[in-house]
Formats: sequence, structure tokens, C-alpha cells
Amino acid sequence: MGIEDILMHDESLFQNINAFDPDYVPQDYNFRDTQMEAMAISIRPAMIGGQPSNAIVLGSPATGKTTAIRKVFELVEKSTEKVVCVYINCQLHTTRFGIFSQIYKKIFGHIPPETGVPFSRIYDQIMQNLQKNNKSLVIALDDVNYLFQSKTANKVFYDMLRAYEEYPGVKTAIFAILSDLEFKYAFDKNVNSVFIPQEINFPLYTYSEIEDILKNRAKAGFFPNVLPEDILEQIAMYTYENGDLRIGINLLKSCGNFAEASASREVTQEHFEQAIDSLVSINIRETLNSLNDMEKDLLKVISGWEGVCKAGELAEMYREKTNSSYASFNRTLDKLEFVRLIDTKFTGKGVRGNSREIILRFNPDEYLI
Ligand SMILES: Nc1ncnc2c1ncn2[C@@H]1O[C@H](COP(=O)(O)OP(=O)(O)OP(=O)(O)O)[C@@H](O)[C@H]1O
Repeated sequence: MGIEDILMHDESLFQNINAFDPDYVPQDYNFRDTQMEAMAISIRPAMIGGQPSNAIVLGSPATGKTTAIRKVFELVEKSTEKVVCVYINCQLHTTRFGIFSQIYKKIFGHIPPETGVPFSRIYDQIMQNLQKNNKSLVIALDDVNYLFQSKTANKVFYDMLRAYEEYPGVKTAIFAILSDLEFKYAFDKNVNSVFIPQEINFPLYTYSEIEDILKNRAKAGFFPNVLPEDILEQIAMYTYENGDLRIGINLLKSCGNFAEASASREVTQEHFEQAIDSLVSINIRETLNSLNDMEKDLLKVISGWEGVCKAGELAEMYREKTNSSYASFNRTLDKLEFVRLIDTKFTGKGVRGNSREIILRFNPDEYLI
């Protein structure tokens, strides 16, 4: 059956539409060998009865951290039963109980009952099991900054890394993943003395790496000849400029959807432009949803501002409203700029950037803050 027949048959341009899903694990996973090797070096001692080492995994969103860790964990578990690897998303699991429940589930095959069982019992069962079976435990805490927000970071790190004191012979390590590069973490002393991580950096992809990754993804997702080379290049350039690979993967998918909707056999310039338009509004909405109350409050003040919005005047008004410090105002403003909801323009005047002009990057009438 040729491509024409296939298209006539099910009228789809997609060979595998799941290739664009967030949890799709690509077969070709290039450009991250160095980082995956560093992870393997950290875990390797545990495979021969030694102590695995801790790591901080740093990189902007969509630089491949989660995928790399999942791949390494899978390889480790394939080659030994001596190391238990658990991946935990800290946006979903923010409590000590929630996190150890995930570890418990990995070891015992089911989540512990949510009521009636104290944390200490679950913890004890996990550690006893590791001790008895002579297994090490390596956990990846993705978006670990959420544990600091919920004030559980110190407890969780302490429980994990000092387990050997109460359960001699138990070997544990943490891979802490951070995609908010601005985030400065600080632990208590008793955690600092046991959490001495090696740093594993995931740099932003270059243009040609992005193009290569997107080309492979398009190959896995579309039938041949659906995506012309020049559209791929435009998608790669847009992705590179926005610094987020997920945008490119989303764009591929929506280009395909727009092409299909207009019964076209290939993606055209018009479909690409439609895809860009739809993407911008989805992204802003998602970013707005992810803000905390303080960030939303500041953005509301900026949206309602009449005339030119200067940082100094904004700070005063915001601080009056919320009783917050200059430092927290600046942090919040930086965050809004970092997520690209605002731009700040230096005018060269004023102290400490007080005369910076704040410019909204979206139309506030179209979105609910
Ligand atoms: N080298 C690569 N090759 C192919 N696909 C990749 C590569 N790196 C990242 N991706 C894809 O980009 C998307 C984001 O990757 P991933 O979730 O691993 O990034 P991340 O750094 O953990 O992001 P975040 O910090 O936002 O959680 C996924 O769809 C993944 O498949």
C-alpha cells in the first residue's frame, strides 16, 4: 500500500500520533550522552554494593532531564536487582508521606493506605526491606523546588540520606532536578553535611540539535513527505528562538492537525502560521495558570496600569498593596520576565533599575489572570 492509499484509507497524515505526546520516549535520544554517563557514574557504585552519589541535575525546561533520568533508571534496573530507582514528580507529590508512598509503591507494588498508617511505619518498612535485601535506593526528585515551597525539602532529604544511621548498611542517594535556574536552594546544616551533590548540567540545545531532534520526531510521527523541509526549518527556528523543545513538538503536531483539517496531503505555510497563532494563546494560558498568588497579583497591577509603567512606581504601589519587601517585588518581577509574560526595558536612568519600563507581552483583555 502506497502513501496515497494509506491517506485515502484513513485520511490521516499521522503515522504515529503518540510520537508528539509529552510522555513519548523517543528511540533516538542524542546529544545527552555526557549527562547520562555522569548519572551512570553516580549510580554505578550501588550496583557493586557501594554507595551511590548524589547529584543536582540542572537545566532549563525541556532540555531532556526527565527523559535522560528515566532512560538511565531503566538501564540500571534492567541490569541489576540491587538498585531500586524511583522517579518522583514533586509538583504532584509535595508531602513527605506522598513521596515515601511512591517509594513504597515501587518496592511493594502498591500504594500504602492513606489513612491509619503513620509515616514512621511506612518509612520503617521501606528501610527494613532495603536492609534485608541488601538493595540501594536512588530517587530522582523532579522539580525539587516545589519541596522547598511546601517546606518538606529538609525533612525528605534528611529521611533519605541519614537513613543509614538507624538502618546500618542502607545506601541511598538523591538526584535533585531543577529547571528553575534562578532558584537558590538552602538546606539545614544536618542535610548539608550529607547532601554533597555533583552537578550535572543540561545546556540549551543548539539550533542544529533542535532541527535534528524535530526531524527525527517528525519522521516517527508523520508519514513520509508530509512535512516539507522548509517548514521543518521554520519550526526549528521558532523553537530555538523560544528556547523550548516542547514548543517545537507541539508545533509539529498542530501543523499536522491543521493540514488534516483542510484535507491537505502535506503541511503548508498557512498551516504553520495557523499553528503558531494557536500555540501562542495556549502557552500564555498555561503560563498564567502556573503562577503563584503573588505573581498573579503583580501581573494584575501591571495589566491595569495606565500609561508608562515604571519599576519604581510599580514597586511602591505593589508593596503598599501586599506589604511585601523590595527583594520579593524584584524576585517576582524577574520571574514574570523569565516566563516571558513581561519585558523590562532599561532606560538608563534611576537607581537600582527603578526607571525600568515594564511592558506586557500579551493582551490582558484576552486572558483571565
Ligand atoms: N535529545 C532529545 N532527543 C529527542 N527528544 C528530546 C531530547 N531532549 C528532549 N526531548 C523531548 O523534549 C521533551 C521534553 O523533555 P524532558 O521532559 O526530558 O525535559 P526536562 O528537561 O525534564 O523538562 P522539564 O524541566 O520541563 O521537566 C520531551 O518530549 C522529550 O522527548
